Amino acid sequence: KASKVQYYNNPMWPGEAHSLKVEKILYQGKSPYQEVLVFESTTYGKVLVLDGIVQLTDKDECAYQEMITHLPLCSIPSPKKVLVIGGGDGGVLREISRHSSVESIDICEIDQLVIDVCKDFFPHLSVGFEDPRVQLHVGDAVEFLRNAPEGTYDAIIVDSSDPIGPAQELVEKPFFDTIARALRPGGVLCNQAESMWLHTHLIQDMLSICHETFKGSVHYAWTSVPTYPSGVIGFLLCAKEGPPVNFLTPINPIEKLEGATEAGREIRFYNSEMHRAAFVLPTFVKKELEAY
Ligand SMILES: NCCCN[C@H]1CC[C@H](N)CC1
Repeated sequence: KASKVQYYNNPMWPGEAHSLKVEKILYQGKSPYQEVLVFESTTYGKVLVLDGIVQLTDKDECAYQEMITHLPLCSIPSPKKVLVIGGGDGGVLREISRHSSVESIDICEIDQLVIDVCKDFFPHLSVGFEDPRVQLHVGDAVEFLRNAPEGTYDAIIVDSSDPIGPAQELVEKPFFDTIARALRPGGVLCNQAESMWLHTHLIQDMLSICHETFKGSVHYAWTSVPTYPSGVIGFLLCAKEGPPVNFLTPINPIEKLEGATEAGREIRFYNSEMHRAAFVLPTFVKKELEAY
């Protein structure tokens, strides 16, 4: 009961709750940053919950992890150096490892407990940490990026939780400035960008910041994730000024990715048509975002 009341009061979705039946609690703990819960659900497999918010489920994690990774990486010719902010479950690392052009993958995750718990309960996500190209940095991403040399990365993926916990400062302008500085000219950012049904103002704020900070193209994309509030999640695709980037038409053929099964899993959601479709917006969203 108590957790339900707490959930209704989440400022990210006031008066709204999405519940899954708990068949069995597998892990419950608390890190210096957040409460961590893993449980077996009835039809979505295992579920990871941070501070009462569903982060991923076995059944639908592929949609989020594949789209947040392949939308940016399939938009530039040959990504070599990639940085992941957050993503401690390892799912984005698993997807990046499908790109043979990538030579090094930095990941900066603030919470070691998330990494440890996912290694125990979500091996098909934490398999991403086994890639020899991966360098793990446990700490604050703002600090990490401040120390990153200018023009280092071809792509930066911000796989963050909601901006009401440790991820609060990952939607503020100073953070985007450090991202822009760390990208090479024509480098790309893909940011988790919430729901077009629930977070118009947050998306408008992020769009304004990104148009100011990234002089290349900026686009909002979205996909279906049934266990996220409102059943969809958005992504903000930004290109730093330099060689032009066309996010709308993938240039890395999907065939190159599908064969890569060393990640331990076949691609289950992303394809070139879904890539193009992700940038097609409903009329109300176009109207709400066009001025930003
Ligand atoms: N790497 C797991 C996904 C983290 N992304 C967020 C989870 C919580 C959602 N409300 C928004 C996306």
